[in-house]
Amino acid sequence: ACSSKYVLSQMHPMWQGPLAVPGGDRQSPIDIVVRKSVLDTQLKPLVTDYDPKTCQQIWNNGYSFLVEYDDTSDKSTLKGGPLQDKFRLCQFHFHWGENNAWGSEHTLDRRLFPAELHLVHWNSDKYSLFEEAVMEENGLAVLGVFLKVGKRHEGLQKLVDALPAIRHKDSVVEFTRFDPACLLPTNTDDYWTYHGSLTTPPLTESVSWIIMKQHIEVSHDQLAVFRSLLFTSAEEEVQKSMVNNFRVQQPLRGRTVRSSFS
Ligand SMILES: NS(=O)(=O)c1ccc(C(=O)NCc2ccc(F)cc2)cc1
Ligand SMILES: [Zn+2]
Repeated sequence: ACSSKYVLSQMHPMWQGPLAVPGGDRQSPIDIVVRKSVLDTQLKPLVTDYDPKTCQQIWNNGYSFLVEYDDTSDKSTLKGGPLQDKFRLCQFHFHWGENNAWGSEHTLDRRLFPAELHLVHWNSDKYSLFEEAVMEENGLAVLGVFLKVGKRHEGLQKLVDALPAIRHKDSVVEFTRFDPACLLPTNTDDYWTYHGSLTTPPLTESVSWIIMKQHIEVSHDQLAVFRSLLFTSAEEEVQKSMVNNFRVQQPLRGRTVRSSFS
Protein backbone atom coordinates (compact mmCIF):
# COMPACT_ATOMS: atom_id res chain seq x y z
CA ALA A 1 0.00 0.00 0.00
CA CYS A 2 0.96 3.62 -0.20
CA SER A 3 2.72 4.41 3.01
CA SER A 4 4.50 1.27 4.13
CA LYS A 5 7.69 3.14 3.27
CA TYR A 6 6.54 5.97 5.52
CA VAL A 7 9.84 7.66 6.28
CA LEU A 8 9.66 9.20 9.73
CA SER A 9 13.33 9.57 10.58
CA GLN A 10 13.14 13.32 10.11
CA MET A 11 10.01 13.54 12.22
CA HIS A 12 9.40 13.37 15.96
CA PRO A 13 6.15 13.77 17.87
CA MET A 14 6.32 17.47 18.47
CA TRP A 15 7.50 17.99 14.90
CA GLN A 16 6.06 21.39 13.94
CA GLY A 17 9.39 22.64 12.74
CA PRO A 18 10.07 25.54 10.42
CA LEU A 19 11.24 22.90 7.96
CA ALA A 20 11.85 24.98 4.84
CA VAL A 21 9.65 23.93 1.97
CA PRO A 22 10.72 25.13 -1.50
CA GLY A 23 8.20 27.82 -2.53
CA GLY A 24 5.84 26.79 0.25
CA ASP A 25 2.89 28.96 -0.72
CA ARG A 26 0.24 26.24 -0.60
CA GLN A 27 0.86 24.53 2.71
CA SER A 28 -1.67 22.70 4.90
CA PRO A 29 -3.51 22.72 7.24
CA ILE A 30 -5.32 26.07 7.18
CA ASP A 31 -8.10 27.85 9.02
CA ILE A 32 -11.21 27.86 6.82
CA VAL A 33 -12.82 31.30 7.16
CA VAL A 34 -16.34 30.22 6.29
CA ARG A 35 -17.63 33.63 5.22
CA LYS A 36 -14.63 34.07 2.87
CA SER A 37 -15.17 30.73 1.11
CA VAL A 38 -16.56 31.10 -2.40
CA LEU A 39 -19.52 29.04 -3.63
CA ASP A 40 -18.56 27.13 -6.80
CA THR A 41 -21.68 25.78 -8.51
CA GLN A 42 -19.49 23.66 -10.78
CA LEU A 43 -18.50 21.48 -7.81
CA LYS A 44 -20.11 18.05 -8.10
CA PRO A 45 -21.20 15.66 -5.35
CA LEU A 46 -18.43 13.39 -4.09
CA VAL A 47 -18.57 9.77 -5.29
CA THR A 48 -16.86 7.23 -3.04
CA ASP A 49 -16.78 3.56 -3.96
CA TYR A 50 -14.86 1.67 -1.28
CA ASP A 51 -14.43 -2.12 -1.23
CA PRO A 52 -13.91 -3.37 2.38
CA LYS A 53 -12.09 -6.43 0.96
CA THR A 54 -9.16 -4.15 0.00
CA CYS A 55 -8.49 -3.37 3.68
CA GLN A 56 -5.15 -4.97 4.63
CA GLN A 57 -3.53 -3.81 7.86
CA ILE A 58 -3.39 -1.28 10.62
CA TRP A 59 -0.08 0.03 11.91
CA ASN A 60 1.54 2.57 14.18
CA ASN A 61 4.01 4.61 12.14
CA GLY A 62 5.27 6.66 15.08
CA TYR A 63 3.15 9.68 14.16
CA SER A 64 -0.40 8.34 13.82
CA PHE A 65 -1.97 4.97 13.12
CA LEU A 66 -2.75 4.08 9.52
CA VAL A 67 -5.34 1.70 8.08
CA GLU A 68 -3.88 0.65 4.74
CA TYR A 69 -5.71 -0.54 1.66
CA ASP A 70 -4.59 -2.56 -1.35
CA ASP A 71 -4.12 0.18 -3.94
CA THR A 72 -2.82 -2.05 -6.75
CA SER A 73 -6.14 -1.70 -8.62
CA ASP A 74 -9.11 0.68 -8.78
CA LYS A 75 -11.18 -1.17 -6.17
CA SER A 76 -11.61 1.62 -3.61
CA THR A 77 -11.96 4.96 -5.32
CA LEU A 78 -13.00 8.58 -4.94
CA LYS A 79 -14.18 10.77 -7.80
CA GLY A 80 -16.45 13.75 -8.43
CA GLY A 81 -16.38 16.77 -6.15
CA PRO A 82 -13.60 19.09 -7.39
CA LEU A 83 -11.73 16.19 -8.96
CA GLN A 84 -11.28 15.68 -12.72
CA ASP A 85 -9.81 12.20 -12.37
CA LYS A 86 -10.39 8.98 -10.41
CA PHE A 87 -8.39 8.65 -7.18
CA ARG A 88 -7.47 5.40 -5.43
CA LEU A 89 -7.73 5.04 -1.62
CA CYS A 90 -4.41 4.02 -0.11
CA GLN A 91 -4.82 4.70 3.62
CA PHE A 92 -6.66 6.61 6.28
CA HIS A 93 -5.38 7.96 9.59
CA PHE A 94 -6.28 10.50 12.26
CA HIS A 95 -4.81 13.50 14.11
CA TRP A 96 -5.87 14.22 17.70
CA GLY A 97 -5.04 16.15 20.88
CA GLU A 98 -4.14 15.29 24.46
CA ASN A 99 -7.65 16.43 25.46
CA ASN A 100 -10.96 17.19 23.77
CA ALA A 101 -10.18 20.92 23.46
CA TRP A 102 -7.96 20.54 20.41
CA GLY A 103 -6.47 18.00 17.99
CA SER A 104 -7.74 18.77 14.50
CA GLU A 105 -5.42 20.12 11.80
CA HIS A 106 -7.93 22.26 9.92
CA THR A 107 -10.23 24.64 11.76
CA LEU A 108 -13.52 26.33 10.89
CA ASP A 109 -13.40 30.02 11.80
CA ARG A 110 -10.61 29.11 14.23
CA ARG A 111 -12.79 26.46 15.84
CA LEU A 112 -10.72 23.44 16.84
CA PHE A 113 -12.11 19.92 16.91
CA PRO A 114 -10.78 17.12 19.12
CA ALA A 115 -9.67 15.08 16.11
CA GLU A 116 -9.63 14.90 12.32
CA LEU A 117 -9.82 11.90 9.94
CA HIS A 118 -7.84 11.93 6.67
CA LEU A 119 -8.70 9.51 3.86
CA VAL A 120 -5.71 9.60 1.48
CA HIS A 121 -6.18 8.91 -2.26
CA TRP A 122 -3.88 9.22 -5.29
CA ASN A 123 -4.66 9.98 -8.96
CA SER A 124 -4.70 6.57 -10.64
CA ASP A 125 -5.83 8.01 -13.99
CA LYS A 126 -2.51 9.83 -14.36
CA TYR A 127 -0.01 7.90 -12.22
CA SER A 128 0.74 4.27 -11.44
CA LEU A 129 2.13 4.61 -7.91
CA PHE A 130 1.39 6.71 -4.81
CA GLU A 131 5.07 7.65 -4.63
CA GLU A 132 4.83 9.07 -8.14
CA ALA A 133 1.56 10.92 -7.58
CA VAL A 134 2.71 12.48 -4.31
CA MET A 135 5.22 14.62 -6.24
CA GLU A 136 2.61 16.02 -8.64
CA GLU A 137 0.33 19.04 -8.36
CA ASN A 138 -2.81 16.98 -9.06
CA GLY A 139 -1.48 13.82 -7.51
CA LEU A 140 -3.39 13.43 -4.26
CA ALA A 141 -6.88 13.98 -2.86
CA VAL A 142 -7.40 13.87 0.91
CA LEU A 143 -10.89 13.80 2.43
CA GLY A 144 -10.94 15.46 5.84
CA VAL A 145 -13.67 14.75 8.40
CA PHE A 146 -13.89 16.48 11.78
CA LEU A 147 -14.57 14.38 14.88
CA LYS A 148 -16.62 15.61 17.83
CA VAL A 149 -17.04 13.91 21.20
CA GLY A 150 -20.54 12.55 21.70
CA LYS A 151 -22.19 9.22 21.15
CA ARG A 152 -20.14 6.11 20.52
CA HIS A 153 -19.37 5.44 16.86
CA GLU A 154 -20.26 1.78 16.29
CA GLY A 155 -18.30 1.51 13.02
CA LEU A 156 -15.15 2.95 14.65
CA GLN A 157 -15.19 0.40 17.48
CA LYS A 158 -13.65 -2.41 15.37
CA LEU A 159 -10.72 -0.10 14.74
CA VAL A 160 -10.51 1.03 18.38
CA ASP A 161 -10.40 -2.63 19.48
CA ALA A 162 -7.35 -3.22 17.28
CA LEU A 163 -5.31 -0.32 18.73
CA PRO A 164 -3.93 -2.04 21.87
CA ALA A 165 -2.16 -4.50 19.53
CA ILE A 166 -0.27 -1.62 17.87
CA ARG A 167 0.57 0.50 20.91
CA HIS A 168 4.21 0.91 19.91
CA LYS A 169 5.78 2.56 16.87
CA ASP A 170 6.30 0.15 13.91
CA SER A 171 3.81 -2.43 15.20
CA VAL A 172 1.45 -3.84 12.56
CA VAL A 173 -1.52 -6.17 12.72
CA GLU A 174 -3.74 -7.63 10.03
CA PHE A 175 -6.95 -5.64 9.67
CA THR A 176 -9.53 -6.74 7.12
CA ARG A 177 -13.03 -6.09 5.86
CA PHE A 178 -13.29 -2.54 7.17
CA ASP A 179 -15.48 -0.20 5.11
CA PRO A 180 -14.16 3.35 5.50
CA ALA A 181 -17.47 4.69 4.19
CA CYS A 182 -18.84 4.05 7.69
CA LEU A 183 -16.62 6.89 8.91
CA LEU A 184 -18.11 9.44 6.51
CA PRO A 185 -20.85 11.81 7.66
CA THR A 186 -24.37 11.25 6.29
CA ASN A 187 -24.09 14.43 4.21
CA THR A 188 -21.06 14.33 1.90
CA ASP A 189 -22.47 16.91 -0.54
CA ASP A 190 -21.43 19.89 1.61
CA TYR A 191 -17.67 20.47 1.72
CA TRP A 192 -14.90 23.04 1.28
CA THR A 193 -12.01 22.41 -1.09
CA TYR A 194 -8.62 24.06 -1.64
CA HIS A 195 -5.15 23.21 -2.98
CA GLY A 196 -2.62 22.35 -0.29
CA SER A 197 0.01 19.97 0.92
CA LEU A 198 0.79 16.96 3.03
CA THR A 199 0.75 18.06 6.67
CA THR A 200 3.81 15.99 7.54
CA PRO A 201 7.18 15.77 5.77
CA PRO A 202 7.85 15.85 2.88
CA LEU A 203 4.99 18.46 2.92
CA THR A 204 4.68 18.16 -0.85
CA GLU A 205 2.13 20.54 -2.39
CA SER A 206 0.21 17.87 -4.24
CA VAL A 207 -3.07 17.66 -2.34
CA SER A 208 -6.61 18.60 -3.35
CA TRP A 209 -8.12 18.95 0.12
CA ILE A 210 -11.83 18.19 0.53
CA ILE A 211 -13.04 19.07 4.05
CA MET A 212 -16.52 17.84 5.02
CA LYS A 213 -18.88 20.37 6.54
CA GLN A 214 -20.62 17.73 8.68
CA HIS A 215 -18.60 16.12 11.46
CA ILE A 216 -18.91 12.60 12.87
CA GLU A 217 -19.33 11.78 16.56
CA VAL A 218 -17.15 9.40 18.57
CA SER A 219 -17.29 8.73 22.30
CA HIS A 220 -14.88 10.11 24.89
CA ASP A 221 -13.73 6.54 25.62
CA GLN A 222 -13.03 5.81 21.94
CA LEU A 223 -10.83 8.92 21.68
CA ALA A 224 -9.10 7.94 24.94
CA VAL A 225 -7.93 4.72 23.25
CA PHE A 226 -6.33 6.84 20.46
CA ARG A 227 -4.37 8.59 23.24
CA SER A 228 -3.23 5.25 24.68
CA LEU A 229 -1.05 4.75 21.60
CA LEU A 230 2.65 5.56 21.88
CA PHE A 231 5.01 7.54 19.63
CA THR A 232 7.85 5.34 20.83
CA SER A 233 8.91 1.82 19.94
CA ALA A 234 8.93 -1.03 22.45
CA GLU A 235 12.72 -0.81 22.88
CA GLU A 236 12.81 2.87 23.92
CA GLU A 237 13.13 3.36 27.67
CA VAL A 238 10.99 6.51 27.85
CA GLN A 239 7.50 5.93 26.43
CA LYS A 240 5.69 8.95 24.99
CA SER A 241 1.89 9.08 24.53
CA MET A 242 0.80 9.62 20.96
CA VAL A 243 -1.12 12.91 21.33
CA ASN A 244 -1.07 16.35 19.66
CA ASN A 245 0.07 14.82 16.36
CA PHE A 246 -1.18 17.77 14.32
CA ARG A 247 0.63 20.49 12.39
CA VAL A 248 0.18 24.18 13.14
CA GLN A 249 -1.93 26.16 10.67
CA GLN A 250 -0.26 27.61 7.64
CA PRO A 251 -0.73 30.94 5.83
CA LEU A 252 -3.41 31.02 3.12
CA ARG A 253 -1.06 32.94 0.74
CA GLY A 254 -3.91 34.27 -1.37
CA ARG A 255 -5.57 30.91 -1.97
CA THR A 256 -9.35 30.74 -2.34
CA VAL A 257 -11.31 28.12 -0.44
CA ARG A 258 -14.32 27.03 -2.49
CA SER A 259 -17.55 25.66 -1.03
CA SER A 260 -19.98 23.23 -2.63
CA PHE A 261 -22.89 24.81 -0.73
CA SER A 262 -24.09 28.25 0.22
N1 LIG B 1 -1.75 14.25 7.05
S1 LIG B 1 -1.87 14.09 5.43
O1 LIG B 1 -3.14 13.51 5.05
O2 LIG B 1 -1.55 15.37 4.81
C1 LIG B 1 -0.63 12.96 4.88
C2 LIG B 1 -1.00 11.91 4.02
C3 LIG B 1 -0.03 10.99 3.59
C4 LIG B 1 1.31 11.14 4.00
C5 LIG B 1 2.32 10.14 3.53
O3 LIG B 1 1.99 9.18 2.87
N2 LIG B 1 3.61 10.36 3.86
C6 LIG B 1 4.62 9.36 3.53
C7 LIG B 1 5.17 9.48 2.17
C8 LIG B 1 5.24 10.71 1.52
C9 LIG B 1 5.80 10.78 0.25
C10 LIG B 1 6.26 9.63 -0.35
F1 LIG B 1 6.82 9.69 -1.58
C11 LIG B 1 6.18 8.38 0.30
C12 LIG B 1 5.63 8.32 1.56
C13 LIG B 1 1.66 12.19 4.84
C14 LIG B 1 0.68 13.11 5.28
ZN1 LIG C 1 -3.30 13.56 8.05
